[in-house]
Amino acid sequence: MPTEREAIPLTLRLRRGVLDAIDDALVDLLALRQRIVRGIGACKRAFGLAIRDEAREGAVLERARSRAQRRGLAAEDGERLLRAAVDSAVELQRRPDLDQGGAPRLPAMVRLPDAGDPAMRLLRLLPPPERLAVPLRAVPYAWHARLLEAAVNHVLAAPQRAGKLAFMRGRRLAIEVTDLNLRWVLEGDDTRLHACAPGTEAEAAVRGKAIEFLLLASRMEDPDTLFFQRRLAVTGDTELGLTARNLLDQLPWESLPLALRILLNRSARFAAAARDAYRGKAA
Ligand SMILES: O=C(O)C(=O)C[C@]1(C(=O)O)C=C[C@@H](O)C=C1
Repeated sequence: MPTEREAIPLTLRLRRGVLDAIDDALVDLLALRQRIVRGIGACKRAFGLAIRDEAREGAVLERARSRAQRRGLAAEDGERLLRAAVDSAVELQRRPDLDQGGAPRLPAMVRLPDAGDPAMRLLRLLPPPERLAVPLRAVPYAWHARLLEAAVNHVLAAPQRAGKLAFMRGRRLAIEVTDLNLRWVLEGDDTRLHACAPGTEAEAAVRGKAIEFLLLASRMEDPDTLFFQRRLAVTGDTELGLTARNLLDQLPWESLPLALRILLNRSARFAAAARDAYRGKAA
């Protein structure tokens, strides 16, 4: 007789694992929202303002409706989600002493490293990314270039079929990972992108640290934020760079194999924790 675990197909278990990670992120975000809401409540009390602001609530719900629609959801689903968040915000502001299970903790991505945390102590032993550049350089260029070429063409398969890659035909775009000292140049033809020989000149470049590319590929940060905060930058031919940037914004990351998405997500979380730990040590 199979155990319950064996009876559930692997593909279902993997999907549930991803769902668990998404649910965790939703709860983390709600905790972060409540933390901000608590501060707004304190401001309102200090200025003698009413807790409830119906005009603002209307605007919050309207944003949720239109964002949901832009993401292909029903507007009502977006509104329901925010309605629940706003209701608990009002409850918290009315009863600021409400025990919400101890000190609010920020999600891992935003939390500052806690010096006593044993995981942080271990992570601090890791070398910073710049020091990984030396061993990485020992990996033959052809290997990582081939890997990048395969990954990029996989993600770009749908935009390519829709003709959205025409702008890359005969053009050369560099990807530069500054802290790892890695640089690839991709050139487009009629069907796909090819990695050029090392040292090839490019017309434009997308550059940034390894972690920012990882956050982008794992979809833990959206391209808009990364470019707006200049954690990723476009240099050279502005038109080519900006078209590439816009394409990044629309990439169907959900078309990546599930296992790869899980791997990217875990790696990005790990790298962000290691970065925070290292910053904690440097401070
Ligand atoms: O923006 C405020 O004033 C808040 O207190 C936040 C918030 C919300 O959760 O978005 C909560 C209560 C108000 O009625 C309006 C909005």
